[in-house]
Amino acid sequence: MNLQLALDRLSKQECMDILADTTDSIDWIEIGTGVIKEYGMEIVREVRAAYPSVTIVADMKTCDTGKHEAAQAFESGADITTVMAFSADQTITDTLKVAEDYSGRIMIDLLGIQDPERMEELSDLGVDLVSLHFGKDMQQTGELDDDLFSLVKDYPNLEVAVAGGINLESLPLMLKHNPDTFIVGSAITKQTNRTEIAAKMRGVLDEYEANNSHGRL
Ligand SMILES: O=C(CO)[C@H](O)[C@H](O)COP(=O)(O)O
Repeated sequence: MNLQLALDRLSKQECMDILADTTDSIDWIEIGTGVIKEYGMEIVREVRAAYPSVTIVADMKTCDTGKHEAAQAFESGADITTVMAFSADQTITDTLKVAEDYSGRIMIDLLGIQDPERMEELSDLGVDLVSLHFGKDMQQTGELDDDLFSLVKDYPNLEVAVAGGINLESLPLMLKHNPDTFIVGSAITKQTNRTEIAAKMRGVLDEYEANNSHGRL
């Protein structure tokens, strides 16, 4: 199980400081959409230079001009770039092709998707990595519910990440669905004891993995 640290609503210096404090516990670094909007692709290049062998996810949240934006992300050093599930099929197929050319991956962000038919279409398009996502603004009036996993239940071969206000308390509920990747932002990045929290989360994931070998529920 991967722990993906989402760097959102932070300055460049804060991103670098947080990474220095937490990289021992995390697997994937996500450079958040807002951070990319603030600093451009340069921040992806800088994180890549500082962490040459860690998997970097550029949270581009691409929804159009897929070829161009996917190439931007991979050229800058990202291993994975995100594309919104509601995008045109052409956008999805274009980004998948670019990912193949760069030996990268596309993570399809399922934010707002409820229709099982869209899941079928995405699967037919060749999507192999998705994120179940309860958005930051949605978190103001609700919380991540593990019902979200019903979207992916018929796709055992899909690699699944889950995001949306996950913290040490909500981790156990999500764990039983055995996702491949937990995306965690604020519960680590906005805490003064972030090193300790990241290490605790890592410990919870490692312990779960050691004691459970079943696939996704
Ligand atoms: O993509 C995002 C927001 O759109 C965040 O990266 C994701 O929601 C994780 O952050 P948090 O744990 O703070 O919700």
